[in-house]
Amino acid sequence: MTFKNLNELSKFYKKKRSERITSLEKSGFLKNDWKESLENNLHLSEEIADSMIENQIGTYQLPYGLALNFLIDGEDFAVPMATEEPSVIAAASSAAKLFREYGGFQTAVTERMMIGQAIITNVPDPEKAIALLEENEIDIIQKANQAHPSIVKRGGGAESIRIREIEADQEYQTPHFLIVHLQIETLEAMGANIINTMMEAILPFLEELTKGKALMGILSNYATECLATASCRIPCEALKKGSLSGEDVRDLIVLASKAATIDPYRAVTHNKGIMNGVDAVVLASGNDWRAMEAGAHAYASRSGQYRALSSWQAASNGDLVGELTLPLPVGTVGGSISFHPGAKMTHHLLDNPDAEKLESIIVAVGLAQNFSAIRALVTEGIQKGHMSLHARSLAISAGAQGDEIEKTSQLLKESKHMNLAQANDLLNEIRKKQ
Ligand SMILES: CC(C)(COP(=O)([O-])OP(=O)([O-])OC[C@H]1O[C@@H](n2cnc3c(N)ncnc32)[C@H](O)[C@@H]1OP(=O)([O-])[O-])[C@@H](O)C(=O)NCCC(=O)NCCSC(=O)C[C@@](C)(O)CC(=O)[O-]
Ligand SMILES: NC(=O)C1=CN([C@@H]2O[C@H](COP(=O)(O)OP(=O)(O)OC[C@H]3O[C@@H](n4cnc5c(N)ncnc54)[C@H](OP(=O)(O)O)[C@@H]3O)[C@@H](O)[C@H]2O)C=CC1
Repeated sequence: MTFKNLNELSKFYKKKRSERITSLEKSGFLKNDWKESLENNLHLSEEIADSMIENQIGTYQLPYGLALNFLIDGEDFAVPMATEEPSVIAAASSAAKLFREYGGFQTAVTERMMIGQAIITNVPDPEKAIALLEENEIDIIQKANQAHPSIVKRGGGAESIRIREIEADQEYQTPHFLIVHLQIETLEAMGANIINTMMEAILPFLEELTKGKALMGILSNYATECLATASCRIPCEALKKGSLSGEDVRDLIVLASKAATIDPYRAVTHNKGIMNGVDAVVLASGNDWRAMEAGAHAYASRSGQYRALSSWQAASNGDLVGELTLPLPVGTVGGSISFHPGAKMTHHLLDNPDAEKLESIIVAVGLAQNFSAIRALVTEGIQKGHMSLHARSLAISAGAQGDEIEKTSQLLKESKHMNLAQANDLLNEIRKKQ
């Protein structure tokens, strides 16, 4: 870990892009030989883009920014985020700034055990099949590992099996399913391709043992054995806002957390706020955000009802304490991580974290994001902070260019209605005066 000069990043958002890149270099987060890639806007070459997907006709860009002030497990981070939504990065930075005074974010990650599943139907004698599967666990694991020996050489691979049965269901007209889970350590990779290779390789053996028909072999994106937790704590005094006391704000945040625990309509929006942060870092780090999204929402439903992923509570000494847990099977290798210029930059700016540390960073950003959103909601409302940063997007949507963008957004912030019609009117007025 190299020393970081955080003073260089002060009022980062007030600087021009070129000045931000220089400050980032001076701060120690950006090494000199990486500067050019940022100056070139993380250009994705035609050749790479065309090799990544099918029928490629262009590259679809997103803004790439930094959430500042993060202190995670005692270490400073400037966290890259790729997002199209205004106010997300400001909100994450704002919460991180507040919490760093009180120790920042603490995290814990479970072992990174990924799950592959084989779904087997038409099993004539499930009891006998289960007994045989259990007896042959070592052989199943061996066959899986033979299909991808390189991960075993690296110290990972298939480790154990777990068997689940789902009984036939008349209402849904589903047959009996025998499901074999293979628990696989994929080390620094998310491991989708490693797991899928292993699962397909063991299907014939599973059919032989169960005398059933294998429907499929595939990883499960419900990564319940790859969980990351972030927690944070702040005294009430630090929460005072306008006429509201710190205790008032704390109690309102706790109540907002309870509402999102009990009401799925609120929980979905609450969790969307968390995913504002999570997705932006997952995307910036070259990871599979669909996988994280699907896993997070399934985890939010684990009790049988969709609930908030985070919780905010008053501690016995009166502090506000927040916690967030979600499955985060991210990788630092694999997919496009090693060649996508944006993903490479993210890993560089984060000091090349290993997969566990990347999980820690992402879950901490999710919790910070959630704090800012609910604090805004229960105090001044979301529109003040969000819409004032959204004003520029409205101005651009109305067709403002160059200086017009700043002028239109300033006037929008001062006007009663902040919407596209108003932005159009204001832009027309500005143009008439020119
Ligand atoms: C927007 C703020 C942070 C302003 O909040 P503020 O209190 O006016 O900010 P401030 O001017 O006091 O600045 C505090 C710090 O915030 C950061 N900051 C402040 N401004 C900027 C900026 N322009 N660019 C970058 N960083 C900024 C910056 O770190 C700054 O410290 P400084 O560097 O000045 O020492 C606040 O109003 C806020 O957090 N609002 C919430 C915004 C939000 O959550 N947006 C997400 C979109 S809404 C949504 O999709 C989800 C939602 C809300 O529905 C989820 C849910 O319902 O739970
Ligand atoms: N349902 C889903 O989520 C699905 C997702 N995907 C996609 O799969 C991709 C991710 O798959 P994934 O298997 O992670 O990536 P890769 O297929 O790229 O595999 C990762 C490779 O990284 C190499 N590697 C180097 N160092 C390490 C290390 N320390 N630990 C682990 N591996 C190492 C391994 O090489 P070696 O072979 O030499 O061991 C391994 O094969 C994503 O693009 C995702 O979108 C695909 C199918 C389904």
